[in-house]
Amino acid sequence: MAKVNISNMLQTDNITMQFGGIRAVSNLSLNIKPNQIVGLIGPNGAGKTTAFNMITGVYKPTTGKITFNDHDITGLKPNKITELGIARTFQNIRLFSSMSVLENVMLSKHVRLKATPFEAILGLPRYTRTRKKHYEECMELLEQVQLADLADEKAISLPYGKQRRLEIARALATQPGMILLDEPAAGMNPQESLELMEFIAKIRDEFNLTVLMIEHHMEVVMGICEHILVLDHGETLAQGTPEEIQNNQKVIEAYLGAVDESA
Ligand SMILES: Nc1ncnc2c1ncn2[C@@H]1O[C@H](COP(=O)(O)OP(=O)(O)OP(=O)(O)O)[C@@H](O)[C@H]1O
Repeated sequence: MAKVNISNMLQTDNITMQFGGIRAVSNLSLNIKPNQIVGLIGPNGAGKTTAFNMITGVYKPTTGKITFNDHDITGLKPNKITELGIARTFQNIRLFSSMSVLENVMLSKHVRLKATPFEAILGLPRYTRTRKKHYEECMELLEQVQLADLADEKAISLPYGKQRRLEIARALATQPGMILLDEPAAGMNPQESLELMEFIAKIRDEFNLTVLMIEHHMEVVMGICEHILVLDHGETLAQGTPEEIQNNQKVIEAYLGAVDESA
């Protein structure tokens, strides 16, 4: 098995996910350095979401190893992986739609709350202090993602682009070192996609984040990612810089040509 390279924040060594007769991901090896923005692309059914599910603990890889910040996280439970600093968003927005914007973020940030349930029930001073700090930190986070003026609005009442941003804010509330974004630009028009790109670059810098994103909008992927990995039928077709990927004949034939036509 490959040696862990400590300059990598996330390293997957030949991870494979087998569902009965279907090999959804085959021997995926991905090395991501701190603060990089990395794109995971490929046609429908290529295995992208399955790769996310292995990294975030939804599935235990059939074989292979995943290392995050020197920890072997292979097969750990999702909540443990969140605690270690990996957060994610989903292809279909998952918010508590009838709760307010602020409540959505506060619930997510609970992962980092220091008070015990016992202190909370009795309303002990440490809990009261913790709750005040918790509220202030969540409001500050909403300021940073430009949603503070909507803090009391129900999540469902937000326009689509802002719901996406709230979902990212919920992920940020867990104080991750790395964030996995599953098709953040899905359903967005070109202007919204452009704003999203600027937003992702801004949060990467402000929150000192490493980003791994699945995306079909090629202008987003090519515009923001420093490294791209292309999956096809679970196999790694290519990896490299945006320029290398755009000029890779295998990728053009299997994927990029088709995407450009449908765009
Ligand atoms: N839980 C599961 N059980 C059985 N097969 C699965 C499971 N999850 C995914 N698959 C299969 O694995 C393959 C890869 O699916 P996956 O959702 O990872 O692809 P994807 O690249 O994310 O696709 P899309 O771009 O459409 O979201 C598909 O053939 C899919 O049907």
